[in-house]
Amino acid sequence: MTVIEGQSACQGTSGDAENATKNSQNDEARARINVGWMTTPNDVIENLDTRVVEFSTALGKFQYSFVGYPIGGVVRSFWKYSRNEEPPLINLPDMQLQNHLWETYFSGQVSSWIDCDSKDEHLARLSEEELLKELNYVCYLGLRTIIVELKHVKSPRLASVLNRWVWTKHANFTIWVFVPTSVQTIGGELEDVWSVWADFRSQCANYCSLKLQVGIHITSDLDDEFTDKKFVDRWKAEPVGAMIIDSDAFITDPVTGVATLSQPHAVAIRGIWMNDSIRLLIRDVGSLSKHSNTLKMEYARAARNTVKDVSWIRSKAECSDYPDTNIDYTDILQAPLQPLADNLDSCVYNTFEQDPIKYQKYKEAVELALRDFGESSAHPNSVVVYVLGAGRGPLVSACYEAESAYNEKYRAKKDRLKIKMFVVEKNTNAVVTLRYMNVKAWKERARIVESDMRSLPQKSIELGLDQPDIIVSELLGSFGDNELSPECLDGVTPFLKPTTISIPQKYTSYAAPIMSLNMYQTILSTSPNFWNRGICGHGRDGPELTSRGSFLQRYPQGSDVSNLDQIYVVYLRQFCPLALPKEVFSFEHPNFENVSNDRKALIEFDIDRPADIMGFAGYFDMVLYKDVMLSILPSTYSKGMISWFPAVIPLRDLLRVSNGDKIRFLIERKSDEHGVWYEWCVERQGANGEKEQTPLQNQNGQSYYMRQ
Ligand SMILES: C[S@@+](CC[C@H](N)C(=O)[O-])C[C@H]1O[C@@H](n2cnc3c(N)ncnc32)[C@H](O)[C@@H]1O
Repeated sequence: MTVIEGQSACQGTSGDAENATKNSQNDEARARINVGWMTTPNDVIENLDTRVVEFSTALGKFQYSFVGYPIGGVVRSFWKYSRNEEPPLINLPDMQLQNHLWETYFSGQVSSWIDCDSKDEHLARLSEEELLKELNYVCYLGLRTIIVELKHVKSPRLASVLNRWVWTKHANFTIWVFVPTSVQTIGGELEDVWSVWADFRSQCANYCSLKLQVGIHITSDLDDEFTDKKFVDRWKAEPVGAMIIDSDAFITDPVTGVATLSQPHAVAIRGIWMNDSIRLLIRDVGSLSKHSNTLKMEYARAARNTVKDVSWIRSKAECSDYPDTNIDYTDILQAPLQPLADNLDSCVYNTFEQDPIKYQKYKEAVELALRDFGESSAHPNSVVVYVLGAGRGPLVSACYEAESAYNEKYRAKKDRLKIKMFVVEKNTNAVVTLRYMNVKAWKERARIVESDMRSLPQKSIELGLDQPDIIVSELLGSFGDNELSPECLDGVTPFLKPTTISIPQKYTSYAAPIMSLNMYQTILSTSPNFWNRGICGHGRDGPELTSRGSFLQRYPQGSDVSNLDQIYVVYLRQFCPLALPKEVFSFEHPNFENVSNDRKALIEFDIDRPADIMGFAGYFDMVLYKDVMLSILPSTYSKGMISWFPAVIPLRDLLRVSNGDKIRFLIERKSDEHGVWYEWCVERQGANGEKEQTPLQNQNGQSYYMRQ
């Protein structure tokens, strides 16, 4: 048997006609979903450790695409520990397979007797030493993944060995740390399996989830946390790399021989399945499959069948909210725009303008406002409309469309209501487009005013501008006021009539606590590379000229802290919301009373499960006019709208919470003459009344400052 044959065998060939038919039906799922076979003592035949090609070839025939195999060989792995004996040496010769075949088809199992946290100190010590040998051998073989099964609820010594390893070695493999679906299996009672994993990864300082992942071992017993969706959803916030399914979780029809997973097991697996890169491993816990190759094949088929459509169904559901959104945006951090401080480019405006919902809703709102104006005004044939912050002009077009729709419905031909249009924009580049649009699309009916809207009260005197009846603007970010809409619109207020209608009339931000290890790690790892160190960050201080003549953005608080003290925009996918969003700040326009835009909110959430809070998802909704609304809140989402993804407001560290805790999110909106910033922290109150407070973030706008 050559290695080349081994490779083709691992990919699988059908044995007989019946199998060939089944295989063809499952070809597509087979290519996409990797199912492996976990080697157990049942598989041991003579000299298996030097016959792995034969072993994997046979598994390939039964539709397995990889194999979990002991790192040191089966003789060593299934050795029975005895204080008076040395464990068998590692003896899995590399020459049996070409290197790339080890990488692709083999996942290394740590020897089953290794137990670094055993109460037997001799075994614990021996295990620490021998585990290191196995980790070294994994590197030698070039395996890409290893399987470590937790044997206890708390495994500090195992964590310590792995933690030192992952942080200090150049290792090119991923560790799957397996936890079982019943905590009793590892000697626990009241503990929660998710907490067992979360404690373990915390002991590894939450190491990068490309290299340290959780595996779920699906045993025949499922604790409640694997059947209740609320608890299961937490795994969406964790890096699940693999699942082991015990053979006794399958039900086999005695007549047809067809295997399926029991309903609760299938539901749990589907609930955890985030994407098709998760690997499945079947473990024979009886000895049935030893004698029945058909059954072996059935397990692989049934496992694939269980998950093959989950990702597709999920992405279809997501697409119904964001129909034209490129899925590549998921979980990617974006810096919130600052259209007041920066000039947006044509491409960004073009992206805004693809939104099929936003401008339609503005058109409806303007039409409704025209109707109210038409009924109440003393001069009902002319209405002065200002579009403030017009960009390339889509809201101007929406206003003209609203004018036509209103006249069509409510006015006779000779009695048309005409908009006298003023278009205000401070981005001198976008003004080029506005002038062009005025000629090409608006029949030169609009007057383009290149100006910061806050100068309008002054400019109106110089230029003799009419006072507005309606002002239309869209200056909102993912967290509502974070593009400084309140400051911009307040700047216009002295120029308004007491009757001026503002579209929008009101907007409100919301926040909900979320879990997401991925988001936390992604934020931590976004420090700029050498050449980008002079690019202006979002903090209060700008870049400085260094002695070598280059520029450098300094972060007095350190770049890790600075990364976590920012607000981001993210199309969130690998996350779990822990409560429904609650209101944070509201703003109403026109703000004739000149109410301050500084705000302070204390929002309390009840926690109903153990979790690690990484921060808050931020949303907003806005009342454009009367009942015409736009919203990015999940419960009232304006379906099809693509202009805004949620905001993410991180905490500096993951905050562990328990069922029955209360958390209080304290967030302040502060300002000075140059800009606006948020400061935030969280107080956790445990069920027994004990309190802890997280550090105050972004103090004085050090890391995230919105210039005005
Ligand atoms: C979010 S964009 C919206 C553009 C356009 N109205 C649309 O809906 O596609 C906000 C626009 O307001 C402009 N803007 C922001 N603050 C402004 C200010 N104080 N005065 C004038 N224009 C401003 C920006 O340059 C940008 O073009």
